[in-house]
Amino acid sequence: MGGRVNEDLIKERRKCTFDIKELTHIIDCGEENTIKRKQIDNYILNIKELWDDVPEEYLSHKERYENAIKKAFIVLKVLRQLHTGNIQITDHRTPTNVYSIQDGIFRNVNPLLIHIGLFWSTIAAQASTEQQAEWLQPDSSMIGTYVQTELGHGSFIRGIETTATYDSTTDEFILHTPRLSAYKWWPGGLGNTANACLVMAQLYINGTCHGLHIFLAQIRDFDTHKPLPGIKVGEIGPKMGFNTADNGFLGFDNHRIPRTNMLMKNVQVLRDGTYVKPKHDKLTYGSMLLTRVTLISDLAYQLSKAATIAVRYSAVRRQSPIKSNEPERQILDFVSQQHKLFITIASSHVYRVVGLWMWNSHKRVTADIHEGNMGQLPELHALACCLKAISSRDASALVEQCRLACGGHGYMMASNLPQIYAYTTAAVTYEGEYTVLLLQTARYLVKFWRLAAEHKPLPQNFAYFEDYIKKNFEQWRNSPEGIIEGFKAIVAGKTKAAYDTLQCNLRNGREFEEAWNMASVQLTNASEYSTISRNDIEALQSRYEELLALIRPNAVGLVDAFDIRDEVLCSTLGAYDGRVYERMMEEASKSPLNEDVVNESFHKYIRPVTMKNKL
Ligand SMILES: CCCCCCCC/C=C\CCCCCCC/C=C/C(=O)SCCNC(=O)CCNC(=O)[C@H](O)C(C)(C)COP(=O)(O)OP(=O)(O)OC[C@H]1O[C@@H](n2cnc3c(N)ncnc32)[C@H](O)[C@@H]1OP(=O)(O)O
Ligand SMILES: Cc1cc2nc3c(=O)[nH]c(=O)nc-3n(C[C@H](O)[C@H](O)[C@H](O)COP(=O)(O)OP(=O)(O)OC[C@H]3O[C@@H](n4cnc5c(N)ncnc54)[C@H](O)[C@@H]3O)c2cc1C
Repeated sequence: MGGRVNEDLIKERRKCTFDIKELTHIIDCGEENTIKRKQIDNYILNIKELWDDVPEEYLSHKERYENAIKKAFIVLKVLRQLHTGNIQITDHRTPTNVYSIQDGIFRNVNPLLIHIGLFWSTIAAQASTEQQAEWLQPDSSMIGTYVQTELGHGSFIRGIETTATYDSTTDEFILHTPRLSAYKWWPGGLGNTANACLVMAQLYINGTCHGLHIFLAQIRDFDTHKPLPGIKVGEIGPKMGFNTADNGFLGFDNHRIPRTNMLMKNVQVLRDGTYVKPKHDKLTYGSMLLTRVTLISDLAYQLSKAATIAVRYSAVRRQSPIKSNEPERQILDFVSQQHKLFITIASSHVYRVVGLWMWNSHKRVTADIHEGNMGQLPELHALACCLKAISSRDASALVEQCRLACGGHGYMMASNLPQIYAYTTAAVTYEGEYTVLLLQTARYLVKFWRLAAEHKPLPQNFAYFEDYIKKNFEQWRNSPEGIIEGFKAIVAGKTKAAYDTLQCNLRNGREFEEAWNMASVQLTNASEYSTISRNDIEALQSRYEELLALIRPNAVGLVDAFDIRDEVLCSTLGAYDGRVYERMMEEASKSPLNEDVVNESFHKYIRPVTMKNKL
């Protein structure tokens, strides 16, 4: 769409007091990465076959999937070319960089998301060298997915019921679904797309259960794509979002796979049925850990999209004068609006930085694990659980806040905010449900509190527990260091309160698990335990308001620095030129309900009623 840039946005950009490009380079971790990212954007976004004439929302569930699959294989080809270096753009700071522009292409989810994001990465991390050499061929016929959750069990994975029983006479595992609740349910790409999967099942050898292990199973014929004998597979139906991801169900009826199809890097079953234990029994859960880490950066990116849309719209939208004799103001001038939006910008930066830090920590800990050192795994797991939980919960709440900040127009699908919300809120549940993950972190904290309470030596990271017990915390100071001290006091105070409740429940004769359950609300909620006073809160509040005013002239610059292209934002409200109303009218004209001047239902249903007595 041609035309001038909205005057208010031009003025906003003139007001900006910092170098927008410099911030973009910081976000990309260097100018070189910005250049590479833009090359990828240009390359992929210029592929004409990836763009639709009919907006996604007007397609049926089936048409959406078919359209998405067409695009997914174009994108897959490009990704393969990128990886093999046939397109000369490589080396990115996190995987999300390469994949983020797909949001614009699919306006939903790439049906090959799990194939690329979880299937290949799990093989790369958990299969033996020989298995990798066989399965990770660039021209492989396999389209895979990650099959863990069952109809009856998602969070409590030790309760998974699918079995893999070793048959030493044939050197095979027999995969079996014993009952309805054991049907696999949810895996993305399973419904129609995948012909193979990594399946999590309870391993049985000679009647002994060795717990959960991962197996590669072919489920559809590579040529005809028909389900193999003994496989019952299908799609689970429409969802709040993720409607192009063909999430599926899967049942096995004594389906046989070779013994060598168990992922054997960390754990082995030998030909004679000997079980060789892993060095750490949670290494099988490694893919969940990696995805939780990756998600933090992705959620930061979703926040930057929502903030870009809502801030640009708030600069263009004028509603109500502040003083009655003045013209209507940009809604961005209302301090309450600034509060809604600037927090979203700030949170995007916070989770971007933390996501990158976690990505690097994961790399470091994985290298250690490779050398046989498992020492850092529990801390990484506790951090990943907590950060995945709060980043997804914050992101979905803030995306919704941005949508509401756009008033009625935020409710339009063409604003793209409802789709960003549906995508973001799913992350609160998948890859470990919010409360369940917080309880994992609580379990870790309580362990160290117990050491502190018993005056046993603590690792340096937990020295602040001891400080709290000895009341060594300094008086609150309004500074970054003061805020960190305040948070330490909150964590210590909250952990203490939860621990005390736990102990009290135990003293009253409860079993540990029951006592834990009774303390679980305390274990997941944070409250104010710091030395902060009422006066400090007032000072913080007024500093916050000052900061909102300081940020105001730079708001548009700050979101421009995210440098997200219009094709990716897909929003009538958030485009760079700010031609909001023109774009809204253009999108409305695409509605099939505008195709006929008089819809045929008028003749069928309305006219016979309204004209009844006049015919
Ligand atoms: C197109 C290309 C895409 C490419 C991707 C690029 C990036 C794009 C970015 C993002 C997009 C991502 C989109 C993803 C799409 C959706 C995919 C969704 C997939 C799924 O949902 S898969 C299924 C996930 N399921 C879960 O997460 C289940 C949650 N439950 C659990 O994890 C566990 O059951 C548990 C941790 C809650 C409990 O486990 P368990 O009962 O066995 O253990 P406990 O007895 O409680 O604890 C025992 C002990 O183990 C420790 N522990 C537990 N887990 C781990 C771990 N993972 N690692 C290390 N240690 C672990 C636990 O702390 C205990 O320790 P202690 O005994 O206390 O010492
Ligand atoms: C969009 C989407 C995509 C998905 N993709 C995949 C996929 O590709 N592969 C795959 O295998 N799975 C996938 N899943 C499944 C997902 O991993 C599970 O839904 C998730 O792990 C939560 O499990 P659940 O549904 O069984 O919830 P439940 O565990 O039944 O949770 C229901 C409620 O019970 C509470 N609860 C449960 N246990 C406890 C506890 N111990 N203490 C306190 N409260 C508890 C929870 O907090 C929650 O409030 C996907 C899910 C979604 C929504």
